[in-house]
Amino acid sequence: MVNRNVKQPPEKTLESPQRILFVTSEIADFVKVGGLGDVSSALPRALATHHDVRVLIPAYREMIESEHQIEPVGHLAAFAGLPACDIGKITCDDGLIIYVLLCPELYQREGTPYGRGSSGYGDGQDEGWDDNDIRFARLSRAAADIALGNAGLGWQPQLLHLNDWQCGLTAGYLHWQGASVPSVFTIHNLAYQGLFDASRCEMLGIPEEAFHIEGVEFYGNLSFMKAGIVYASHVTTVSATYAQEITTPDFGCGLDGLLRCKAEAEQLCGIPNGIDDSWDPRTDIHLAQAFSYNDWRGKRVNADYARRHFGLAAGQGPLFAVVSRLVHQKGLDLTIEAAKTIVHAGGQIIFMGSGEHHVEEALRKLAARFPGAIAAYIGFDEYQARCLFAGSDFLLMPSRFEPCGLSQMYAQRFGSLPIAYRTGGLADTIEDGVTGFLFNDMEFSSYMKSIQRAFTVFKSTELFNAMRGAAMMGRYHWRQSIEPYNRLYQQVLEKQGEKTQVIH
Ligand SMILES: Nc1ncnc2c1ncn2[C@@H]1O[C@H](COP(=O)(O)OP(=O)(O)O[C@H]2O[C@H](CO)[C@@H](O)[C@H](O)[C@H]2O)[C@@H](O)[C@H]1O
Repeated sequence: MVNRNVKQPPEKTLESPQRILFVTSEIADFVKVGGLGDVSSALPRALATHHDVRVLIPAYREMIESEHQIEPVGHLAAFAGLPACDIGKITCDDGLIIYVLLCPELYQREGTPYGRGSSGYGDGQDEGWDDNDIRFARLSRAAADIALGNAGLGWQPQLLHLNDWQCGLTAGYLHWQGASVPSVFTIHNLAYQGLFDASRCEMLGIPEEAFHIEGVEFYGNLSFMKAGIVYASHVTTVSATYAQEITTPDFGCGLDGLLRCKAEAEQLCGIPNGIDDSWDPRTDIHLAQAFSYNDWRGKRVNADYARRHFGLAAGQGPLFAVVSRLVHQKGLDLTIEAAKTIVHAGGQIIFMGSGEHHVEEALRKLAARFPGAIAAYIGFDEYQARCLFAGSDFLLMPSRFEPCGLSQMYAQRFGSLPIAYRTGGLADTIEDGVTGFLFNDMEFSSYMKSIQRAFTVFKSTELFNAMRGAAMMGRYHWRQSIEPYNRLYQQVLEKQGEKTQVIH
């Protein structure tokens, strides 16, 4: 059941530019584990057309080893059990300023931002680093200190834009100090909550009185995600449908009650992600051949390339792609079950992704069982991923839930029709029977029916071309998200201003 209290962002537009600190744990310019990295690279840049937006992120090994100059600009004192650290500044070629937290003992490691080869978002439920609570409390506290002018940067944001559990404590630190800097907290994936043992609170500088049901306590644990939801001025997520879904027990991951309260207070809304200009098959230099709407011969060159590159036999049947983190959310088990039928019907599948070992293993076995028809690339390669979107006819994406989803938008832009469960951002960005296929029940039979529909469409050149043409014309640019963010920032700042006036 969907909660009708979830309002869309306010209608008033923003008059003046603001100073915004965008706090994140990954950015595709240097390191990405999934969609958050893409968003952290694209959204601040899109917002920068109107605001002074700067990014704050830990200085991972990838930044230190990059060609970019890191200029020392600030220092942060130790806080509770969090070590002191320096702040460096990277100025990207396009002018984006990225502040990096220099704390080698916490951030310079072999692995992902979250763990040793982890494909999740490192919240203790996967192979995350043991000290992820310290690592991301350090990030959160740094953001709070920068907002309070305690970092020596000579720049102070008027508003903080926090992303996912890794930044959740920022809003708490500000609240516990009685500071009035407003914040927007964006949930990219509610399933990763940053849960840690309650005994860690003191080490992280969380006051004892905050550890209760209306604070950071979640079934006896400390929850970073809950801190963000409770203490931020406003909570957003990345599609309108997911914003409603998370207020229900089925999708709320135990936080639906709190999120319903937020919705009723008009402090929860959904603003969809977009994709940036680099996703254009007419200009993408990584493709085997650039192509545009209606140039199906050009697309065919990319299909031939993908087959060759990933070791499949030459073929005339439909080519299916999977580009995904290999985690339970993404429904890989359903696709593995469907694979045999797809191959027997004349289809081929290329999988690209990394994640849970048992899924990686199952894909390797599948590829060995169907040589020439199924390929499994375990790992991730941004450019080959683009070639896969460009070369495939269909993208298989039966996610059990999907806050927004970027892969289905990339696929559509490159003329590959997504086949997906009708949930979250997938429901909002795929038009069933027009730009892709949606199935209504999270069951194998329902998924198979949508795959069969795809085979049927593939046989009708006219219908197939009309659908992939429609998919390529979809408007998923970040520009559509900027106006709602602008309005939201304005509303949050105005509310904060009113509160401050009442206090004085
Ligand atoms: N093994 C791998 N390693 C590195 N990159 C990989 C990868 N597998 C896929 N990718 C890439 O990561 C991105 C995936 O983004 P998605 O938004 O589709 O899902 P993700 O679950 O990661 O993001 C979460 O955050 C985003 C951003 O808000 C939401 O859209 C989404 O619904 C939510 O689950 C794509 O650019 C894809 O090519």
